[in-house]
Amino acid sequence: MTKIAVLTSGGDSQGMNSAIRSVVRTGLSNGYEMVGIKRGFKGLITGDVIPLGTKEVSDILYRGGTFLQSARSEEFKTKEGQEKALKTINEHAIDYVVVIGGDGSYKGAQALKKLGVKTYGLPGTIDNDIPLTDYTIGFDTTLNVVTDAIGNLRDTMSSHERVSVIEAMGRNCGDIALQAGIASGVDAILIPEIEPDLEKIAKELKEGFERGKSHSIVVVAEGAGKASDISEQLASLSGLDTRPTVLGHIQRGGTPSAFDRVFTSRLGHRVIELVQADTHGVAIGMEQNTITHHTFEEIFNSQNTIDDKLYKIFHDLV
Ligand SMILES: Nc1ncnc2c1ncn2[C@@H]1O[C@H](COP(=O)(O)OP(=O)(O)O)[C@@H](O)[C@H]1O
Ligand SMILES: O=P(O)(O)OC[C@H]1O[C@](O)(COP(=O)(O)O)[C@@H](O)[C@@H]1O
Repeated sequence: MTKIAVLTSGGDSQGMNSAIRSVVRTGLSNGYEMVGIKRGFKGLITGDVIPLGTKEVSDILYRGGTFLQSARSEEFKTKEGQEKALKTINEHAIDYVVVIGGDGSYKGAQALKKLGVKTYGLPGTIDNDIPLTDYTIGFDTTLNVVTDAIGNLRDTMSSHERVSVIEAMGRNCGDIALQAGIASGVDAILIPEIEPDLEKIAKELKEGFERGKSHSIVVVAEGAGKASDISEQLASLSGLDTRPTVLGHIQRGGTPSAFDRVFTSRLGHRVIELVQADTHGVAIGMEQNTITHHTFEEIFNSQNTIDDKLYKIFHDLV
């Protein structure tokens, strides 16, 4: 019987459980044997393989994190590590490996592909930094978490007439900061894709308070700088009372949004359709509300860019 393995790798993201459930349940419905690998590529090296039936994936649809657990494995980046992983795949007679993770994990999937393994990638990262997909798994949920957190900070900043400088995750991608910033109606957004003008921002913040504003919010994508540094610089340039907040890993938790649950159900379902067609070596995503797939090479050769229109919309709405 054809055997399909699923693993989650890199930073976890809300919706990974839902993606696993979709791959497993669709696979079982179509007569495939399903297994899970614990702790990503690390578990592939150590042979941590568990059988997955329909019961094993019940009650996980609405849970954040990943019940298969995730890890970053330096060993897997080496030839020796990859050969150990291949040994596990062969010993367990695994025919296909589904990797749910970010761009690093896609490189891992590509490495397996080069060893002759039939692989798939699902875009599991909150960062929304994977090319050729409009969304990544967990990004929508994270936007809601960050938007809620900004709302909480707004309350206390308003009471104390302060400027809140909030650091959002995203590695080198400004999407979380930009979209949560728009959703929260903040005063300034700093993203790595666009050089910030701190003097201009400080001047605008000062003018806002002079007009009678009781608070201001600045969102900084982690790739654009540290909240503590930006907060200090804005305080010294504007004379305003600023407070930095690093939202940190709180952004990766929480029950996945309805969007992320539906999105991941669609992605997982497509994996099995591709298995049936024996099309592999591809990453699956969504473009213009259509589920699409591209080879890993196409993904690596494409650039993830910030949505300039959204950035303009933000500026026109401030
Ligand atoms: N160039 C690579 N070759 C092989 N495996 C890789 C490579 N880059 C990353 N990986 C594997 O993928 C894991 C997850 O990658 P990482 O960049 O940490 O997270 P993400 O997948 O979320 O981007 C790494 O710990 C490593 O095991
Ligand atoms: O949890 P860690 O290992 O500290 O990593 C933090 C990083 O992981 C993320 O949350 C998600 O990134 P990846 O999905 O690429 O791993 C980044 O936004 C952040 O920079």
